[in-house]
Amino acid sequence: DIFRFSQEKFGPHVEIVVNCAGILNEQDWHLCVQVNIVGSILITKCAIEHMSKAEGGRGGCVVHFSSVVGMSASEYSPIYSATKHAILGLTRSYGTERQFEQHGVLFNCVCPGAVDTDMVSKNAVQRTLFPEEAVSNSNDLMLWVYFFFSPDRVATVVMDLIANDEMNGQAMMISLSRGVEQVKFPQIPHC
Ligand SMILES: NC(=O)C1=CN([C@@H]2O[C@H](COP(=O)(O)OP(=O)(O)OC[C@H]3O[C@@H](n4cnc5c(N)ncnc54)[C@H](O)[C@@H]3O)[C@@H](O)[C@H]2O)C=CC1
Ligand SMILES: CCCCC/C=C\C=C\C(=O)C/C=C\C/C=C\CCCC(=O)O
Repeated sequence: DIFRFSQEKFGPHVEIVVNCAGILNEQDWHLCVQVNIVGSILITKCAIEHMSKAEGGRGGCVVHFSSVVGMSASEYSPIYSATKHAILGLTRSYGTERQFEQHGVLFNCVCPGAVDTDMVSKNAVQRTLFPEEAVSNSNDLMLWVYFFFSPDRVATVVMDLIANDEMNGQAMMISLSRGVEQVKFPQIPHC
């Protein structure tokens, strides 16, 4: 497992976890749910097990990967979008004060727009998000087809989150229209 590998290579105390693994697969949606949601829950559980101050760990931080479609509807990839909403919920709930008091681990996530990676090249070709007719019928969509963030830009935001020990339960959106922005959520009393 990845935690054991890290301990053997870098030493016993894991303090930073970046959970970037994810897939976009609307056809094999069970797999999409398994990798994106179940995978993120497993990483969260393992992180707490290894990092929790209550368990002899040093605390630390976890950065999950949601998406802009983890905060907004996606017409073309609803299952993927739902899994990214789940990752946002997981981040916010483990990033509450009560959880932090118990474990001493900070949880935040990034919500990027389209990033220039294999995921985009595969899905842009397959038109999972943008079927051929949608692309040819919309000037607005063409903007997305030709604009991608670099992975380095996203990595910089992840590094900033790791360096920040004040932020917990927060989402950093990286979007074409608004740049890098901390998402403001409505304040709803806890039930
Ligand atoms: N590329 C994009 O436009 C955007 C990507 N994201 C998210 O960023 C993250 C990274 O995606 P990309 O680099 O773009 O995709 P990618 O397809 O280029 O890379 C995904 C990585 O996840 C790994 N992975 C997949 N299933 C796994 C599993 N079961 N166990 C361990 N590793 C596994 C793959 O080996 C690969 O290295 C994902 O969570 C994705 O949902 C979020 C917003 C936009
Ligand atoms: C032409 C861009 C295709 C990108 C598809 C691949 C991966 C996307 C991963 C995401 O997490 C989504 C990121 C950005 C999507 C941009 C706009 C989505 C709006 C359209 C929609 O889904 O309804």
